[in-house]
Amino acid sequence: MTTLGRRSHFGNTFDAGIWPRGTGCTGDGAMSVAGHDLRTLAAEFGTPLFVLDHDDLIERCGEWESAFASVTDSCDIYYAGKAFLCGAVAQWINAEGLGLDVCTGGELAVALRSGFPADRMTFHGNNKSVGELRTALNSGVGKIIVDSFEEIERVAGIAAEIGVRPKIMIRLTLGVRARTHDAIATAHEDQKFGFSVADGSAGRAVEEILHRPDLHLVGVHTHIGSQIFGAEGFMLSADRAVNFLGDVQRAHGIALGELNLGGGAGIAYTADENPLPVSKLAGELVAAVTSAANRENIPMPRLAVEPGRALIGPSTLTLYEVGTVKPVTVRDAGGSFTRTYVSVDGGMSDNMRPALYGATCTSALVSRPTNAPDIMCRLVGKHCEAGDILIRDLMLPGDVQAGDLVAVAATGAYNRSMASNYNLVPRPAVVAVARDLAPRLIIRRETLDDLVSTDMTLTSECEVSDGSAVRWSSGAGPS
Ligand SMILES: Cc1ncc(COP(=O)(O)O)c(C=O)c1O
Ligand SMILES: N[C@@H](CCCC[NH3+])C(=O)O
Repeated sequence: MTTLGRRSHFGNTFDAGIWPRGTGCTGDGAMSVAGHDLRTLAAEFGTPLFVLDHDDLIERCGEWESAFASVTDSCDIYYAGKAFLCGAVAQWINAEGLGLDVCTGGELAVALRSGFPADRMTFHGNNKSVGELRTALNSGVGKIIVDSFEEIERVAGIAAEIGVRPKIMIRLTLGVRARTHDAIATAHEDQKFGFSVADGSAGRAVEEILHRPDLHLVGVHTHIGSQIFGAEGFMLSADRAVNFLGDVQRAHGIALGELNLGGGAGIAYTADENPLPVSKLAGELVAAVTSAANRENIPMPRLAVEPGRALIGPSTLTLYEVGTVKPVTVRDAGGSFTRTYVSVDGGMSDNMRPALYGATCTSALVSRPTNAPDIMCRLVGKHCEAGDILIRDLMLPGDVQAGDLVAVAATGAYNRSMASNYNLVPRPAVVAVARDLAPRLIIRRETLDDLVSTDMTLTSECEVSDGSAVRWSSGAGPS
């Protein structure tokens, strides 16, 4: 893409399906999303800034719905809120008719406050507290996915106490090792989630639940991990889960009617990553479950899937301002070369995936065109960690300088939702954009007041230390 003889730095990456679908180029060579110039968004809302392309998210929801609807008439799509949840996203997902998977009291509270119907939610988590479970049961959450024997006992106790009979699913561990980073693979034996089928825990969980009149066992759940490209792991897991349903039917004479296959579909963070089209994934999953159900001689269960990243990840980019550009001479066995460290005004606090998983992503200069030849850069944040690296090796135009805007693509999932206040930085704002509409701030930027609001010495309601050396000034100790 060229402008007045100069090229935009990002035009050649549009086709790779990495940037939000509404991404375009302004007349003078800057990046826009849904017609909104990123320079204008940066000026109005500040940086770092998450820019969410609303229509991209909604289109992907529709694609998942129609992909599954075209191969089965009994599949529910739950958006996995852990990827990114706020009031606006919950309302949009609700309006699309999807369900919602929540896994903490916090996610549940945001969803309930947004008006999301509790009966279209599933509640996950390997250590839900009594308080969280009580809120879930009191508000009528659709299904509780139990993950431990303690939890079965807790849910049964709370259900009896408040007089409800919640629908229960059992999270299975099926010995499937997903091909992804170890920290986000979740169905092999040696990790914290689920009841193992192999060691008999899952079978005992079925018995435990069936013996409790306060609980209504409706099915099983599997989730093999996240950022997975092939269908094989999902199919193997589906096959084993159906085998387990067959075992339950043979042992107890009951057909559990629901099978939730979890989330995990991968997205492209770089041009060489090729996610499975959802139409293919849907076809293969439904075929695998159908043939396994026939083999086990059980009725075809109602299916559910829980995509998080695949729906929201590609919809969003993070916009940063460059603060410093520092060429560093690197000496190694082969001689020496220059690596240019480009520091931006965020970093591992708004995107911890590179530091946590060695994840990589795509970035570009988005505020102006240039003809400068690319140079080898490292995109780094502003935190006090040498490992605060957003992109280890990337090419940026050789004239990149302080004040330029760079964007990092595909940051909609597990970026703002995993953001921290490390080094006491305020967490960034999220602005949603759509064509022909004014930008909508859906999460405001945190302020310094937000940061001190939990600090009991600095809040205005509290006594401010007089600086004396005593441990603190008053208050009687234990008598
Ligand atoms: C139970 C469950 N469902 C769904 C998801 C969503 O995963 P993803 O965002 O990879 O689709 C996760 C996260 O891995 C999960 O733990
Ligand atoms: N946080 C992980 C995914 C975990 C999914 C939740 N079980 C990531 O960024 O890839």
